[in-house]
Amino acid sequence: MQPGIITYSRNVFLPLTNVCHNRCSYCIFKTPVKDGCVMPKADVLSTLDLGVKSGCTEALFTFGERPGLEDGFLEYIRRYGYETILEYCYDMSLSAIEMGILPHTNAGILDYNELEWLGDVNASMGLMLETTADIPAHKNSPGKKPEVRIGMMEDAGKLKIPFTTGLLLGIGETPSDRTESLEVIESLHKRYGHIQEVIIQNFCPKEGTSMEKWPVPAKEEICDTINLAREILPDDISIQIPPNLSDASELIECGVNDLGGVSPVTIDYVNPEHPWPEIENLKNIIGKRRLEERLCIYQKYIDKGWYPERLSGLIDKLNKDIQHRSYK
Ligand SMILES: O=c1nc2n(C[C@H](O)[C@H](O)[C@H](O)CO)c3cc(O)ccc3cc-2c(=O)[nH]1
Ligand SMILES: C[C@H]1O[C@@H](n2cnc3c(N)ncnc32)[C@H](O)[C@@H]1O
Ligand code: MET
Ligand code: SF4
Repeated sequence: MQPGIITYSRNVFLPLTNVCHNRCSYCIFKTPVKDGCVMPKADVLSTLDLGVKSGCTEALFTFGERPGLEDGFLEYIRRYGYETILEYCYDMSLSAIEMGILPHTNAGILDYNELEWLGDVNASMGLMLETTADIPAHKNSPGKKPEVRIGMMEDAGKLKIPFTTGLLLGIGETPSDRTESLEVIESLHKRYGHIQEVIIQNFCPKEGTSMEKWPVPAKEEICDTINLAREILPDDISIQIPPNLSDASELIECGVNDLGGVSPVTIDYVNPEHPWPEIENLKNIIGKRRLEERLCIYQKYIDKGWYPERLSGLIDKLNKDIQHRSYK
């Protein structure tokens, strides 16, 4: 974190599948197995292409967790010539790299071997901790058990994968659960040094879910949590809020220094009712501070060489591209 500087990454969002083995009560992203439940290859490639042409540096592969455990899914993924969604993700990541955009995958829970294998085509990866509390919203989501999430973040640390995580606020956790969640992240980072950013994301109610009428977290609560994150987390971890989900200009005053992935091309498929601000308008949100574009892998990890060798040329090229843009 550098004082006075607010960073963001220019991305395209690729929801490879909406099928998911979890059933989080706040989520509208997940869908049943049905026609169209896997994003066609032609759409992935055209989105990547549009991304590259629009100056995006990050291909965000975010999709349902362990869709292969849902009845009938295998048939759909086989139509594309793959046995698992992760094989599809691997192959599309290779295409992304070839086209000139860096993969960042958040596929939910992966085991050590899956992480190691996918890590070889990713510049960084992510998984929201959400919360360390056992909450009713997660009672049908085996992958949201805190110990499972923490276990994967520990594996990512062992594998030296630059990592994004975060808290989802207002899903039934208490203020002390938020403290505990941030302390867990701090302790993981102390041991492995791999956490590059922590997202403080506010729950947004979705029509048709059981949490449709659930109250949203107040601005003060979000701000208090950002303050708490600043106290608990070391300075080298960025604190991110998504600028489409809350009044970012007020939250920046609370200690935020990153606006995450913003897309000039794709919508936020997790929160489709919240459009991204235009990149040009981000400057209005941040007041007197300076807006700086970044890659999905932070400079610190580039310097340490925490990326697969095959990405070395591309990281170098994109770093030059964004520096060039910032001096224009
Ligand atoms: O567009 C989005 N980006 C999301 N991102 C992407 C994030 O903003 C950027 O990919 C990172 O800042 C890397 O540049 C996530 C990344 C993670 O690893 C974990 C969770 C999220 C959540 C979202 C999200 O809901 N919408
Ligand atoms: C990709 C991330 O999106 C978040 N997510 C899922 N559903 C919602 C919602 N209704 N409001 C805000 N964030 C949500 C979760 O934190 C998930 O990990
Ligand atoms: N399903 C994964 C998770 O919740 C990826 C993000 S939500 C679409 O962790
Ligand atoms: S938030 Fe992620 S894990 Fe939970 S149901 Fe939605 S897609 Fe699945």
